[in-house]
Amino acid sequence: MPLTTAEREEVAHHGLPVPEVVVLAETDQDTGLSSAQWRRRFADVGPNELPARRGRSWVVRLLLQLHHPLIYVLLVSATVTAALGEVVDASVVFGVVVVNAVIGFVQEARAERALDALVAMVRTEVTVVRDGVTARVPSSELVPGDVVLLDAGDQIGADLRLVVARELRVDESALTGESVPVAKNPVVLPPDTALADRTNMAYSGTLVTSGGGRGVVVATAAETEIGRVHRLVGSTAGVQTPLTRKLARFSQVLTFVIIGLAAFSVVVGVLRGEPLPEMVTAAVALAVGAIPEGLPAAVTVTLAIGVARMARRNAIIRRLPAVETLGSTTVICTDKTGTLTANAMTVNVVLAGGVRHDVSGIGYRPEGEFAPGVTPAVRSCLLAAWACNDAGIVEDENGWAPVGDPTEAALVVAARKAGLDASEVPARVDALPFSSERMFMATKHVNDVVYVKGAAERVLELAGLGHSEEADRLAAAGLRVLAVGRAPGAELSEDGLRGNVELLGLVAMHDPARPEAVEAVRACQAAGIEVKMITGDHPATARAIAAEFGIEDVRARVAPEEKLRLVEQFQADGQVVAMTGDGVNDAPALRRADIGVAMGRGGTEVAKQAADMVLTDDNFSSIRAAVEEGRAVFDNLRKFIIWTLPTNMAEGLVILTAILLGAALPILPVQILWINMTTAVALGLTLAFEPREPGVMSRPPLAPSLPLLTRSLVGRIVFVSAILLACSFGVFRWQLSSGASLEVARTVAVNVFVGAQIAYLVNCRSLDRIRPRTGPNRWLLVGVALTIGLQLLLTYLPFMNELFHTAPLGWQPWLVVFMMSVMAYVVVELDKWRRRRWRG
Ligand SMILES: Nc1ncnc2c1ncn2[C@@H]1O[C@H](COP(=O)(O)OP(=O)(O)OP(=O)(O)O)[C@@H](O)[C@H]1O
Repeated sequence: MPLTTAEREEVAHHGLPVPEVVVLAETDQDTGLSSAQWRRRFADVGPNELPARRGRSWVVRLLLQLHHPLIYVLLVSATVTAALGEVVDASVVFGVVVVNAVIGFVQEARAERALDALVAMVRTEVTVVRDGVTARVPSSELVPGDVVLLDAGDQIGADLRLVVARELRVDESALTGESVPVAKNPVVLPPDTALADRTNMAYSGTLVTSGGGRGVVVATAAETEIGRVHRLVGSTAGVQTPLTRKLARFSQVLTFVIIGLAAFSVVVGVLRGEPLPEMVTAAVALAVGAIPEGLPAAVTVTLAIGVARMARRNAIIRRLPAVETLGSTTVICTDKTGTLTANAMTVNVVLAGGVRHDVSGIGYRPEGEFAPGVTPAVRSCLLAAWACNDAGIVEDENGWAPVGDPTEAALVVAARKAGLDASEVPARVDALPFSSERMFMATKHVNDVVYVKGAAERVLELAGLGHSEEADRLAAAGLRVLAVGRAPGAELSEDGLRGNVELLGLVAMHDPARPEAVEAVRACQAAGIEVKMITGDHPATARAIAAEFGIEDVRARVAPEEKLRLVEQFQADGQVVAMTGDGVNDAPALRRADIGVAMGRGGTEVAKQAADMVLTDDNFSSIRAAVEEGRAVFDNLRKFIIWTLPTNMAEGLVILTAILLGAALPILPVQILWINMTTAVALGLTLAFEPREPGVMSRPPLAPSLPLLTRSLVGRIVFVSAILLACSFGVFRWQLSSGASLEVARTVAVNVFVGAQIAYLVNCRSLDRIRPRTGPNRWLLVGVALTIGLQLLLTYLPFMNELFHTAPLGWQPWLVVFMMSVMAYVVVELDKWRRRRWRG
């Protein structure tokens, strides 16, 4: 039996020699666990996942909703009101508090759940050996005793005792805070070695920055070191963003201003001889009405909806602030291969023995003809290309597909088209792997020959040759050109190869542009975003492909480290930069970019960890989708804010004005509380669900320094507040003068106020268009219907009449309500129209 949890925690694995670790873990360091062993252990220990991060119970989180200065004020005044005998008013205030807390709680919980779900979507994969076979599996399936292979770019999925390490370096900053990668080796250490010095261990949540190795899993899930520290690496950090913080501060300041005004109105009222209890109730209503309590929660909800919409379009947001930044992105730096192109390589041309051979056939099906036919020169060129290769091809129900690097798979296809057979490839003894920095790959074989393939100029250089015009010509046609060579008896190192390589030929392959990416690049350009191609490929190839996309700025043969410099340079010019990347060395640039974009399929774990956003389909069009949704999120935030602020302001102003003028209140405090309680959620929040306007991609990016509320929007807020105020006072006075009772006049005023709020909600569906060009917003329709239903209850239910001092109305007042609402709507639309004319 493997060790129990408690026993495993007792063992200091770094203090044991490898054979003992292997015995303890009941595994085999070469073949790993058997499937049967794995199944038993998995059933035993469960998935390798950290427990959910929230430690607080829902009761605590619900109570935390009450932890706001405003709520304290409300509770105190409700108590005072109750003590003064106004039980009904006091219970309405308590009702407001409870309803607000519940709504805030539900909204936050939903937003957090949506964000947590995203963490699961970016699953970490690891390479394990089981039954002697290597496989990629989700890290959640690791169990103690599993043998894990490590490679540069991997995230370590569980705590491992290393058994083999080759130049292995691990970034342990997630665990120790130390940002310099630590060199690792399997040597036994004293048992009392501190965590940060355990160089023979590799811990869950840390990242392989270079080299490789093999380790035995000794702890999973909560038993890992990171599990003990109880920190969930890779989760989106909370639901706070610069914007939500700014808004939270804004509403705090507003709260104090309003409380001051409320206190002032009590003093004025009392000095004027009004009874104190009435003034207190009025002041409370003023505060409740005027303070936009729902603002921070609504912002979080809007962001969360944006995140969910982006996820549906293959862009997974890892850090919430990215949602905001996406709306103001001005430059997108994108890779070529796989992001703009399909990464579906087909060898078109083989240049060997001084002859150009065109190769027919598309895709990875190994059938096609050489024209002119296959010569010995072509055979030896493609044999070398097949030898110096880690890829393969397989046929399944969807046809032929590459296994491994598509560039290499294309070479295998070409070799098979030339009639070569796998048995002709001599066995390999050692390899110098391909990397974007080295730009070539070399392998040594049993026949003591080193085969080389790589970027044309690199292999030519190793062959001691100069520039190749043929290579340039092929590249200028948009083909990816590789040179192939061999070096009999040479040493497997860059120095050993230099001058000893015999050039065997050039191989050129086609990688078709993704049609949807062509369209997406155009859409971004139309949206005022500059798209730049940053690629490791040859300048001529890059230029030819960029031309297909209408991309003008091309940086070719860019090494990953140079990407960081490019990002910084663009940022120094005041740009908001999105940068794609997939390798370990791309991480600094991804971290530095305003929006780091990692590839979900082709990318390394390191790149994903560094990124703000991960594309599940590696496709440029998903960046465009994210930008589009980012802009829509911004729109909806502004729509919500410009709806909520004037309605809140007007609710407060109605009471303040009446007190200051010493006039009869057109809307009573309880009624204000009612309006506030029902409309903020039923109406305002529905704007978070507004579909995006079709025009979002036909306007320039928002400057990041631009305040959320432009001057014209502030103008609108003041303007609408005045309309709402005037409507309620006007109608109230007019009703009284035409002989209505106070109750009836107030009921009409309340209904006019709510009617105008509904009308203004429709106005707010578009910030500056007369008619929104979006599809219907189902939630808005539901909200409006709900509000109308509630108003009817308020007006006609005897119980409500009693509670809220309302009275049933005949049909004429409803006509007034309707007319006034339509009028309010038209006036705001006229204002939009005037501003548009004025601007443009
Ligand atoms: N597996 C490989 N073996 C040998 N050489 C390769 C291999 N893959 C690519 N190359 C060569 O190295 C060059 C650089 O490749 P790299 O992967 O850095 O960038 P890329 O894939 O061409 O472009 P992008 O940065 O847009 O993804 C290629 O142009 C090609 O000539």
